[in-house]
Amino acid sequence: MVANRTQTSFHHPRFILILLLLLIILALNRSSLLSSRLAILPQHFASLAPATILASTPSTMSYRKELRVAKLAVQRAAILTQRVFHEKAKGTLSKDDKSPVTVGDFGAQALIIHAIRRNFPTDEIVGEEEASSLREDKSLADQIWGFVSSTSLNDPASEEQIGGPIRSQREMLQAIDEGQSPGGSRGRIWALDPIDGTKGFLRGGQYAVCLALIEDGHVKVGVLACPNLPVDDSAPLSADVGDENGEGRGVMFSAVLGSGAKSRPLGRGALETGQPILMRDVPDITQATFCESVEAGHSSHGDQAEIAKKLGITRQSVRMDSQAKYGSIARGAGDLYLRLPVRADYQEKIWDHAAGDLIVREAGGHVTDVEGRRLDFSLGRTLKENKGVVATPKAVHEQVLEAVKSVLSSK
Ligand SMILES: Nc1ncnc2c1ncn2[C@@H]1O[C@H](COP(=O)(O)OS(=O)(=O)O)[C@@H](OP(=O)(O)O)[C@H]1O
Ligand SMILES: [Mg+2]
Ligand SMILES: [Mg+2]
Ligand SMILES: [Mg+2]
Repeated sequence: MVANRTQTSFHHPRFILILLLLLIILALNRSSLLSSRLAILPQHFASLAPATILASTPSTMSYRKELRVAKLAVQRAAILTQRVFHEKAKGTLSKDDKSPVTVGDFGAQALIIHAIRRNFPTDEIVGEEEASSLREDKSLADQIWGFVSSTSLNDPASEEQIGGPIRSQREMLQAIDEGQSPGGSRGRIWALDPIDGTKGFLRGGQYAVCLALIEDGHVKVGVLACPNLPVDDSAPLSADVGDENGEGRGVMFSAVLGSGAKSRPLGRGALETGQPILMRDVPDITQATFCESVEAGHSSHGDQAEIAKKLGITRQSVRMDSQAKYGSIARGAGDLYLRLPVRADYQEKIWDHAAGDLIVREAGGHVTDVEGRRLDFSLGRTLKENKGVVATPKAVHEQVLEAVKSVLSSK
């Protein structure tokens, strides 16, 4: 009798259904579609029935939570960088590659990583900075802690959503050090540049706080805070950062793959929805405005001038630091962003491009390297298979790329 009942229960339709569901989940997990959610299965298996997991799939695919957390985390970090921006002493160190890093870079990285860890504990993070130098420099660590421990969003509910405050200096240093993922082609990886354009930040120019979610090598969510760009999307593109107190300045750009790009004022409290942005049509390439790096060592001004000449562009280029260049062309304040390699051995970093690449593409643009290859974020911490960047509205990309190739091949 007992044996008979056991046999019946194995053939029960409900059992077969559960088995089928488990098989589907396993298959999806292998294809990494639900990798982040399922990676935490062992911890939560008891509380997560298969039906619950499947029910959460649509929101995972829309990246609603990821976008919200990224926007709030970047917003809070930008409050910190704005405070440091107005300080005379910015606690600057020189890194091994001779590039600068400040109290603002470290503090912003700590706050953003804290928010990611609290919301997506199994995701990986590729962050630009690390804390080894701070463990030997107590006074600099204290200075950073002073900013980190006193920076929060005005809206307590939003602050709570990004994990609330960091509790101790030790926890802050640990957070900074959690950006050491090697990156790669599998799973969910956040690319974080706490201050992009640190040199711009130091000279009182443009800079950006940048965060992107890369899933299986593709950028899915991108957020850029540009505290020194005009709020107004229709303001003419200028290298000028405006007045001392930053009136009318501070914009956040964001995008989710397949859902378009948006901009909104960079506020201090709860999130506003923002408005869609689009690249400008360029019916006549000779009338285009292009932007380029300030640092001649990061991007060849000479080659860029030759390309502009070849295209018949007479307007002066606008030089600005950071991914503010991507944001500016995405909202149609400028048209083209050219970054031509200066040193053959330099590999661009994924955190310098991931958010901007998605925001421009979602605003109707096309982004490639100087040979026309899409930027490949699946190869580790750097874009080792790409050289330079050519970002333009889709309709003129081929024309601009032709000019780029022709100038570079004549070298
Ligand atoms: N040699 C070389 N070639 C190309 N790029 C380089 C090079 N060296 C550094 N970097 C990276 O450039 C980032 C800032 O460059 P930008 O062009 O956006 O701004 S700038 O005008 O150069 O300041 C800068 O980002 P931050 O370090 O976040 O400021 C660097 O990651
Ligand atoms: Mg740097
Ligand atoms: Mg950078
Ligand atoms: Mg940086």
